[in-house]
Amino acid sequence: MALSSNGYQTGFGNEFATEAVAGALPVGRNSPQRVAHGLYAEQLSGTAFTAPRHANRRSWLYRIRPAAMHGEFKPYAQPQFHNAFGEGPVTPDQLRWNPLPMPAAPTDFIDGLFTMAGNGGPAAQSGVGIHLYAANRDMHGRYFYDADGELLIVPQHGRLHIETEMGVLDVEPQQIAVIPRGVRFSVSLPDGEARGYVCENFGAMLKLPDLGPIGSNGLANPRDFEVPNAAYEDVEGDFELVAKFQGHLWRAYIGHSPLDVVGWHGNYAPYKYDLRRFNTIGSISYDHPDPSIFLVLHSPSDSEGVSNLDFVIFPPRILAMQDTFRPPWFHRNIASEFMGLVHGAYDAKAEGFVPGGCSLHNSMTGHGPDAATFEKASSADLSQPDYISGTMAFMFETRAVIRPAMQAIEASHRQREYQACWAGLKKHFRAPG
Ligand SMILES: O=C(O)Cc1cc(O)ccc1O
Ligand SMILES: [Fe+2]
Repeated sequence: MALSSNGYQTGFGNEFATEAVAGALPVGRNSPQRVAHGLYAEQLSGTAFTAPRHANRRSWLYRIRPAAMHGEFKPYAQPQFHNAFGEGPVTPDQLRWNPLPMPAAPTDFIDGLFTMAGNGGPAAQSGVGIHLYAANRDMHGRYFYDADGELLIVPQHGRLHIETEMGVLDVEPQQIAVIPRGVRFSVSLPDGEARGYVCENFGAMLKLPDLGPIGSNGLANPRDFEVPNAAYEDVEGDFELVAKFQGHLWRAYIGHSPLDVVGWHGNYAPYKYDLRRFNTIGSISYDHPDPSIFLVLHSPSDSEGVSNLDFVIFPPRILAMQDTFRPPWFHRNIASEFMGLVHGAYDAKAEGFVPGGCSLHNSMTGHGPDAATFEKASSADLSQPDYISGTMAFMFETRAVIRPAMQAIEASHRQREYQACWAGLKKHFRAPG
């Protein structure tokens, strides 16, 4: 933990400007003949140069050494972190897992990544990789960037201290961090160990959804997103730069810390968000609405209204709907759903879906409340509201089928008896007469 937080700016996708040393940012231009303080100017673009203005994302970084300075990349073996989601058959079964076990040996964030599933890939620039991490060691002298996608990190256990080129993000469970494609960073673990979920988004950058009839406020409000102020280190040593490029990991020698950006400006930057700030909207009359009302961030696809990735949460809320089965209904969807649980209990599953665990219900696979939840909610007293508290579940929902990795299917933490949670549903039908 070499670099401390220098605080945050707020807003989503703003034109931010921040300097750790006064005067580091040029005024009125981006690449002056000589940058102040002997810094190098470097542009980092996250969208096509010609993307429409409202969708255009790039930042200008003023740094001690340009990003080009490092040794030759050689393949790096971390066989559990990949994008090999497989070409073969995908089971339509409902799948569920217990938490990824903590590593026995010292393992940092990169070596602790375990690929669960995914679709599409970096070559096509669409789809997602879904990974878990379990780590018990800081990244010492090691820096990472993912050229294949932006990283949506959902901590479940233990805080993360994420030092990035553009400043520091400190996140804890019930908060998320998003690291844009290409941004270099290093993770340390203030609690000595950490576990959580990572969605690697190969498609369009995550954005806030439109609100339609909800109006101008609600769901995740833009001012609650926090973007780091510039913070840098001026350190030389025998370090390692690990890159993820086209589904594989690479490693190169780097003789200095790449976290050497003294000032930056622009709208392409890492950010954090506290899920407890989400303004949850729901039915105040009858029926359980579609979970799209819980949308935090989404990555649009080329088809209007159809997301490459929806990041949805199930936060504490009050259910008061009348003449209604209040928990999630039984359903089959065109979309595919990977769920995780940060803490507490999820209202569709009385048992078995535990914090740190995850489930996968693919396109058109039937799922919904387990038998215990169904029986309880079918006869609950609806004159009283249900206070769903102390919980935070989430979903990575995608338009394309989510292909579980072979290591996830074969994992010892998979619950092979998961389907039994619906086996106890009774036949209640009585034909009249
Ligand atoms: O499967 C799930 O539990 C997620 C979900 C929740 C909900 O409230 C409605 C639909 C849905 O897929
Ligand atoms: Fe579902």
